[in-house]
Amino acid sequence: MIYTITVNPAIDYIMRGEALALGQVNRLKETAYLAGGKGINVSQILNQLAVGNRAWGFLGGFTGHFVQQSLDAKQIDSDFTQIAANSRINVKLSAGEETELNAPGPQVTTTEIAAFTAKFHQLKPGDVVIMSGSLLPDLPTDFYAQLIKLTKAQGADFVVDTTGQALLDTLPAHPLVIKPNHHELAELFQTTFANDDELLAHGQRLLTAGAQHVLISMAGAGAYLITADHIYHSAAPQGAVVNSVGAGDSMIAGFVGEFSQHHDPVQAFEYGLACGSATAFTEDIADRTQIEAIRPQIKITTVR
Ligand SMILES: Nc1ncnc2c1ncn2[C@@H]1O[C@H](COP(=O)(O)OP(=O)(O)OP(=O)(O)O)[C@@H](O)[C@H]1O
Ligand SMILES: O=P(O)(O)OC[C@@]1(O)O[C@H](CO)[C@@H](O)[C@@H]1O
Repeated sequence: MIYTITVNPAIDYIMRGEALALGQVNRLKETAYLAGGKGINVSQILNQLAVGNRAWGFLGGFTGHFVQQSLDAKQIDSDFTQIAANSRINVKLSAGEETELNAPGPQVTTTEIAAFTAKFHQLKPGDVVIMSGSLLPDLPTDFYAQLIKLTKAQGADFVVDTTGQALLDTLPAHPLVIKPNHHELAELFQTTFANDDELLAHGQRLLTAGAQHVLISMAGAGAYLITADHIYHSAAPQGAVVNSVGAGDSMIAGFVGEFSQHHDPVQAFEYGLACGSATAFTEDIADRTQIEAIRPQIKITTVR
């Protein structure tokens, strides 16, 4: 079973217009409300791939109620810890370019936190826990590190979608996969890459430091997968980007979902790319038909 963790879910309020003028009244053309949060997006893709998963995290108030209803309508198995405060609303503005306004998230009490962490005793060897997204302001900065300890104590695998020092800190515990994009990889080492060899050398260092697989995504420029034995590359599928929110989450979901079924990293890479791009090419998180339509476009080559 895969468990997705979204400690800070949101209603993603999508607003579309032609242009945005700061400091003025802007009348937008279209709006949509979507259940959001990185782990929830991962669960949506896993459901589309028919991979068993359950979504955990904190949900509260009228916004939490909306998110729960959306999950139920999509038949996403979930067991969120109820909190007294309202889950957040994130504004996703598409007006010429994409602008995201992400709220900090609600308050959470120590009792609510304890109810959430108690769930980790249910984990079993073979399970994978995918932890994604920002922490709530009341949670300690090492909260994911605490969850990793609980996960490992049960013999389960984990993935944390994070960046910077927080990502480096996870490596000694051997995450199943990490997925920095090429900008995040450069920031990790406070450098810039003159060419792909330099990029791959830095990706390789993350593998040496403990990651089981390193996925380096480069949006429309394709992606690399580094494993203990090989490095693989693929160009990105071609298509018109409609809403790239959730593309990275979808890539992780595709990779981990497929890997958990067949333990073939190349096949998992193919699904990661297909899911990431299918989501970039659609308004919401992609569905199975869109993912399968893109898969034949993906040509993976072995770099070495
Ligand atoms: N312009 C694009 N064309 C094709 N595929 C894309 C495009 N942008 C994103 N993707 C797909 O989504 C994957 C992840 O995108 P990206 O490298 O931007 O990750 P990310 O920065 O984690 O994404 P985000 O934060 O936007 O969710 C890519 O590897 C690719 O498969
Ligand atoms: O503020 P966080 O937790 O870092 O990111 C939250 C978020 O931007 O991530 C998802 C896209 O990846 C959206 O559904 C959601 O609004």
